[in-house]
Amino acid sequence: MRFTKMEGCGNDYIYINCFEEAVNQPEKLAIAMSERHFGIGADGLVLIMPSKKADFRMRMFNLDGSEGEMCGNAVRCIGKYVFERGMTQNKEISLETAGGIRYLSLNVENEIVKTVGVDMGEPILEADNIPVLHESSPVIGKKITVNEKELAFTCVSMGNPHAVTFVEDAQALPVEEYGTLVEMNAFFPNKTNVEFVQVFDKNHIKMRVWERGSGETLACGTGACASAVAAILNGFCDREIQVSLLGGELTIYWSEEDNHVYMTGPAAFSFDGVWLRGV
Ligand SMILES: N[C@@H](CCC[C@H](N)C(=O)O)C(=O)O
Repeated sequence: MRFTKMEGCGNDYIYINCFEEAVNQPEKLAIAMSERHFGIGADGLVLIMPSKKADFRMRMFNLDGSEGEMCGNAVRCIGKYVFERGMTQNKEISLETAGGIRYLSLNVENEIVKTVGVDMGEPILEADNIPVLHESSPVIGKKITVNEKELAFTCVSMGNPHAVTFVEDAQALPVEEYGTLVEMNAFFPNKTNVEFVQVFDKNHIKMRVWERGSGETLACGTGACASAVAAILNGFCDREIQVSLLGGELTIYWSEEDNHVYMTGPAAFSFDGVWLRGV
């Protein structure tokens, strides 16, 4: 089975072109391929598929085989993939995901996709729809105790669930220890992605992320959008925010006009290969 390794700000996935390849057990394949010693090594698996509702369809699977509804970094990588591999000549592309249809705008120079802008849709702030067990919405300052430390979370769904907490020093934080406890907390019926955010100024934050189903990754596109929305809701930031991640930079803009969140950032090919093992 042919595959392509790509990354967006260091959030690395294995991409399979399902116009050419058949994938029967994606959950098992995600676990086998993502494993860094016996597999290829990645944060998960992404399938590029035909769609009846949009130009293309994406399915994404985390390292542990669980399916995520949305993946911001993978959406940008798919834009680059389908354009540069000749699957479309369009620079405006629609993509069906389990979290809804997303709209991509490719910034192309000399037939190379330099950056991809994505209309990530409206953030979901109703507790029941995130989902998070909480009596009122929006969920701002929800207290969760992890290892005897009380953290306050703002909860946002970008098609997938996120819990964002603001910290003094993101670099010094035990992300693995706190992240796994919050991901599994009973407040989150579908588990959650967890973001630890340090505010530098009104237009610049740093984010580290513990991803549901994958652990700490170098970046998370939906997490960057959720963190920007949370920073704005808490009055820390203006509407346009640069998000510094361990693996790169994203620009997030939450529009007052249409309430949509717009993400812009890079996408890159790493290598092509052939998978010789089963699942
Ligand atoms: N890395 C992603 C999000 C991937 C899915 C997530 N772990 C989930 O289970 O919701 C991104 O760039 O958005």
